[in-house]
Amino acid sequence: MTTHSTTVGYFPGVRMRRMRRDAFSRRLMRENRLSTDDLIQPLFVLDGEKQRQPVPSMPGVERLSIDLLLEEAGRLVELGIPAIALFPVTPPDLKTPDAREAYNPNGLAPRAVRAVKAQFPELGVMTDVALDPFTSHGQDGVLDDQGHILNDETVEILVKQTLCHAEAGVDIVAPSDMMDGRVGAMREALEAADHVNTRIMAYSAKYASSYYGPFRDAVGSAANLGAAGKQTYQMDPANTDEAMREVALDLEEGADMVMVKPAMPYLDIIHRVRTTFGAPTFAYQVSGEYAMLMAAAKEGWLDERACALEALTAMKRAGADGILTYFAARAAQWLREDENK
Ligand SMILES: NCC(=O)CCC(=O)O
Ligand SMILES: [Mg+2]
Repeated sequence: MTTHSTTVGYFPGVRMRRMRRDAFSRRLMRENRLSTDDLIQPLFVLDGEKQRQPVPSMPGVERLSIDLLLEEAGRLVELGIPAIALFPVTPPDLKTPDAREAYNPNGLAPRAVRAVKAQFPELGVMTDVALDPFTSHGQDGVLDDQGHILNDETVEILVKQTLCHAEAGVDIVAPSDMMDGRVGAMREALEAADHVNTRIMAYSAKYASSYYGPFRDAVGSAANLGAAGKQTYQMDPANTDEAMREVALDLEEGADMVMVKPAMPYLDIIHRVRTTFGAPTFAYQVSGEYAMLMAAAKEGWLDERACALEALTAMKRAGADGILTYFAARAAQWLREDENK
């Protein structure tokens, strides 16, 4: 029987700093690694041609018309980014209480999907399934007389939106609305319409977060929403077990991938989802997380590259298989530069 020396596991036999001393041994024991394969680039799409608008609260992010979106998509393919997520900026006159523009086959999202898939078939294209870019009141669902968001009526519209995007050739539909039962309804409709390979990435644990502000500026829904909140359908930031139930339901209903959103303030949720379910798990580093880093970087208070890569690596460490991030293109560029060093 072998017994270990009592000094094993103690200083000075154990010096944790030995392995950290040189780059080679730091590299050998590195447990998690961010790769370009992990990145999904969200993009804001505008109507018109040759339109490029910066988003003031998201430095480095621009809204693009479809012609310029295609140029950007080409750059992302060249960088090796596997997928993009498209967010249409709906002109105010097309927003209605019933969000009917959400399933217009000639709407901005399906047109953008068709254009990107025609030119870059290998690039994964994902669209949001939710009504907030299309409602005059900025909520993710249709309202009853008292202003409550109606669940089942909203799900019916989400199904129309899903089929509209699937017809356009989207690879992944991503319900971000947090209505109950929408994943099952979408999956059933996709199967029935022979879109059996359209993947669903469910925004399963989407929190009623205050970090979405810059995104609402970017898609122009902030003014519509006003002071109203989304607490009756998005989750309370105080909760964890509830997120587990949301994820379990979405997987049972046929989600291929689940998502936790936001990311950095919710690393514990990402970790618990990944370790509990073992399903493909995604994190959304949201607009407010991006804006915080960029604002501090602009002031010279933080190093943009170092902090962005650290944040993204932390999401991987927590268990994310992939990350939606406004840093995706820059991160891919930085990773490439590091490889070539
Ligand atoms: N459905 C997509 C989002 O709501 C994004 C939020 C953000 O980036 O703040
Ligand atoms: Mg749910």
